[in-house]
Amino acid sequence: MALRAALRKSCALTGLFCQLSSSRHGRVCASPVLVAQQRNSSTAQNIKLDFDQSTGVAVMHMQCPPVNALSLEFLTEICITVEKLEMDKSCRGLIITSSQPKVFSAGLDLLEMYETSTEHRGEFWRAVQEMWLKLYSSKLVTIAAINGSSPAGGCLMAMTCDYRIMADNPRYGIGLNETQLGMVAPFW
Ligand SMILES: CCCCC/C=C\C/C=C\CCC/C=C/C(=O)SCCNC(=O)CCNC(=O)[C@H](O)C(C)(C)COP(=O)(O)OP(=O)(O)OC[C@H]1O[C@@H](n2cnc3c(N)ncnc32)[C@H](O)[C@@H]1OP(=O)(O)O
Repeated sequence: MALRAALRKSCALTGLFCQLSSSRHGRVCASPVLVAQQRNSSTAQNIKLDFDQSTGVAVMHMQCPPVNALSLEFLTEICITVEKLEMDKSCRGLIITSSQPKVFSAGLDLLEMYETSTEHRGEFWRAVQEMWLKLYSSKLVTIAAINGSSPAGGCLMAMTCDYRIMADNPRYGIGLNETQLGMVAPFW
């Protein structure tokens, strides 16, 4: 409840809620650094992180153009970001959203599975598993602010958060489409 109250006070979240409710109708990984300030912002390769120490709420903006496809590198970056936030005792909540227009995440990067080696695909799928397990088991309160389409792995990501809020726009789709793609998530 305290966190909810803090969340409500957070300008970042207020802005996000406004954005959501008013919208009706690719690399080497660099990780964000959290420094002890009242409010700080850091940018890694594919993630912009805003952290408000007064509320303990961090907002992770996915900015991996064009559609936040979850590549091995991007998945690794997400995991490192969550780990760093978890190590910061002043961080209690994490909001995940997208900086890309119309898309939260297009799911797994299909290019990681096309004409790549068995070893690479193994590493890739382990990173997928690590991402969702990290979010699902995180001690942070996690919220997916789904401000665009979120198929497949994007949906998985959202599902592993504690809460999901999705922009009310009929053009935005969410769900698992692996059957349509003829894809079976492998044994990990
Ligand atoms: C809580 C319990 C959890 C338990 C977990 C247990 C098991 C695990 C369960 C599930 C496993 C999940 C398995 C997931 C698999 C996947 O994610 S496979 C990927 C599936 N994704 C898709 O099919 C999405 C395809 N893309 C689209 O539908 C659209 O692109 C869009 C996202 C709706 C955006 O549309 P639009 O804005 O019109 O953009 P474009 O279509 O023009 O695309 C722009 C460029 O982006 C490229 N692109 C799109 N998607 C991907 C992708 N997934 N990977 C790589 N690249 C992608 C697209 O080709 C365009 O590129 P160019 O501009 O043509 O170069």
